[in-house]
Amino acid sequence: MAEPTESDFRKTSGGTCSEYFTKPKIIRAGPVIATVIVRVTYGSYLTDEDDPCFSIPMQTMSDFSTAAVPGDFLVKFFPVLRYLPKWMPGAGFLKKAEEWGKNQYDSAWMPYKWTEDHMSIIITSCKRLQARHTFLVLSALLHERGGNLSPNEKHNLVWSTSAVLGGGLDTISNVKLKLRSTLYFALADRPSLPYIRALVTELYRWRTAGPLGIAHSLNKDDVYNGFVIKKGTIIIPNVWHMLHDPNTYPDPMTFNPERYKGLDTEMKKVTDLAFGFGRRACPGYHFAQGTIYSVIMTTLATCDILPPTNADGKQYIPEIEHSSGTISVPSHFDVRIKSRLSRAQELLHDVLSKERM
Ligand code: HEM
Repeated sequence: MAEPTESDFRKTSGGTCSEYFTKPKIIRAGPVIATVIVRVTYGSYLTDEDDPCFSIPMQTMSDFSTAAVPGDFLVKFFPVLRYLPKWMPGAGFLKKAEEWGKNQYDSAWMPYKWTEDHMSIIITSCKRLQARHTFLVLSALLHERGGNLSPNEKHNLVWSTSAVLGGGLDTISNVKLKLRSTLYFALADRPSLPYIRALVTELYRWRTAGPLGIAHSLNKDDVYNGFVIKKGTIIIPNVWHMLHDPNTYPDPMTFNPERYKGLDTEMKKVTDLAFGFGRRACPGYHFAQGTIYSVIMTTLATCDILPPTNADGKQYIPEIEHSSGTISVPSHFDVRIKSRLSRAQELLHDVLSKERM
């Protein structure tokens, strides 16, 4: 059997890159939508063959964020538009879809091909934990099978690891503490740190990573609050409102971990919304939680987080803006992070100098 091609992929995959996942109708509405959506997640080409982790451009994530907004491309609602000739005025989206689809295809296969060629190298140089994780998963599986995978197995592996990689890039960086560190605390401490659990929960609630979730469509008729909602109706969940309803979360724009009163049942109400619903809910939930907890616990245990200072040396609290789009990401803001322990300082310098190399 020949290696699957881009057009095979377009036939089989309607949505978020892995055919393991079932697809909502809105995303299945046509190959053009698929290519627009799939252009998305995981970056395009290698700029440096020896270090593929550097080559996963965040630009691609931001394009996903734009492309996945329901209603931004008319073709999502009128799939027949995909048959327009490319030269026709107004059909620029076809060119875009083609380009995005190709990028997506190439970038999904890139980690696999790179891993196949570099099986003997332990990947320690990857900047992003997500990227490192992906390459390690790929190499472990390839190693286990002695490099022998059927084309179909390869295809599945490529798209599912690529989904894991992309799913965690912008979402995790939304959680704002971007400090990377090798000094990870044991996650075993988590049960005894209710305030940290509340703090992380408040981060999810306060500036929701996916303010309008992901659009889905009903697979059967439903009734909600006396309204009949027909099968096929597109549903856009207003997660932002649910997490900022003043009746549930008084003074919703104030960052206040104490609002949960240390109750995990209350915190779960937030994560049940922030990570999506039903069978398409985020499969990276535990991975995300583990990563975010580790970074936050490590940072708090070793560093002071201080407001920036202005030209007069006075401290101020910066305004934090967020991008719009499917995934909302904070823009740059200043903060001072001072390590309290000399050992932590050494480790941080070590990590940062490696990253600059
Ligand atoms: C703070 C971190 C994260 C947040 C807030 C988040 C949130 C979400 C949300 C809201 C969805 C859409 C669910 C729906 O359709 O209703 C989703 C889907 C998804 N997430 Fe995450 N996510 C995070 C981290 C991750 C990580 C770390 C991974 C991978 C390791 C990941 C992988 C995925 C995948 C593959 C999907 C698509 C699932 C599908 O369509 O069936 N996510 N995520």
